Amino acid sequence: MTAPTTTPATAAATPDEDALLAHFDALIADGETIEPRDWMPDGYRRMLVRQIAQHAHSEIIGMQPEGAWLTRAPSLHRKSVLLAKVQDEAGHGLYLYSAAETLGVDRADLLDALHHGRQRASATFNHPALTWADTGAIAWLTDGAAVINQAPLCRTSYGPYARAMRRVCQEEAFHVRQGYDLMRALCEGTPEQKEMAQDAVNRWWLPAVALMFGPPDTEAGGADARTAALGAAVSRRAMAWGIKRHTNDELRQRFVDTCVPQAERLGLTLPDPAIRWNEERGHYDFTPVDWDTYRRALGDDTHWARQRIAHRLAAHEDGAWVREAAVAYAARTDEPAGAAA
Ligand SMILES: CC(C)(COP(=O)(O)OP(=O)(O)OC[C@H]1O[C@@H](n2cnc3c(N)ncnc32)[C@H](O)[C@@H]1OP(=O)(O)O)[C@@H](O)C(=O)NCCC(=O)NCCSC(=O)Cc1ccccc1
Repeated sequence: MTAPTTTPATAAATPDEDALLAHFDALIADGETIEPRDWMPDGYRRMLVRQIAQHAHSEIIGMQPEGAWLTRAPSLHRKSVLLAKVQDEAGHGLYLYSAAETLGVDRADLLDALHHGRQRASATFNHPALTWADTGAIAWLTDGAAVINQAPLCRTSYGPYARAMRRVCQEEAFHVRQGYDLMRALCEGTPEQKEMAQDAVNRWWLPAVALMFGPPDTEAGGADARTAALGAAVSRRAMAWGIKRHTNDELRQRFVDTCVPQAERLGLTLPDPAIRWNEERGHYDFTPVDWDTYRRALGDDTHWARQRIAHRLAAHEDGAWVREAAVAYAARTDEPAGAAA
């Protein structure tokens, strides 16, 4: 939806800013989307750039744990499925970087921020995929969490982000099914294969349940108190602007409620002794993801966290010639460089 007046990303406040803000608020209240040429508050733009960039970074860094198994898949069929899945994640990164660019930022700057620690990817991927079963656990649990977290983002208030999310979620839903199918094959296989599946679930449950949904909604104590208060304020703002539609803990509960019956069907145990059906609440209880649990799951400043960025940086540098060739090609044709890159 286009506002009556448009302003560039960096426009200074003007006398009619109040009218523009009122129009923006009315669009949000009516559930209309905000489009790139619409006027928007700077804070809204900044919040979107931060979330979309972190999301894009997570998609491309998230290729690494499963990507490590591409050369070791147990059959040609599984290999082609995994290859398509990992390629999809690269594509999601591209949709998201494109969505971020509509907000006036440059993809190269976002990548530079990732490479040099000014922005981050989800710490979910700061964990290793130790066996083939990890590829199934990642797709079942992590992509499963992604669908639950991202389905509401299909109705997020910023148009390009919402449209990217619709495509991403459709593809993620396939990923979850192939992950579940892989886990089922292992669970119906030999005792060793089933044990391998359980072991992978033991490794990936906490990163999925904690990190894919962000920090807890609850209060934090000690050194985290300020972060928690700031985070809660940011979350409230994100909800008021229609960027987020649910709190982190609401979505986390939805994830647990989805996974428990699936794990039961597979004959696997989710590694949380507190999981049990709560008749009164109509939900499964589970160990709350408090700040200690969250910090433990982050895996920041570990070998794997450093390895993910080092690997990404090496791939980026190795690919410099491709970007240069695309720019040279575009200079000789009418085609924009980004389309060929
Ligand atoms: C849920 C959350 C990611 C974070 O919740 P919020 O309430 O917005 O938290 P808030 O930002 O207030 O946090 C405060 C500070 O903590 C940081 N931080 C927080 N969480 C993390 C973390 N996990 N890891 C590391 N850092 C984290 C955060 O940057 C901030 O620090 P800053 O102040 O910037 O320095 C939210 O942004 C969202 O829904 N994003 C959209 C979806 C999306 O991005 N999904 C990603 C996965 S997509 C995928 O995986 C697909 C796939 C599947 C399988 C295989 C391959 C690929």
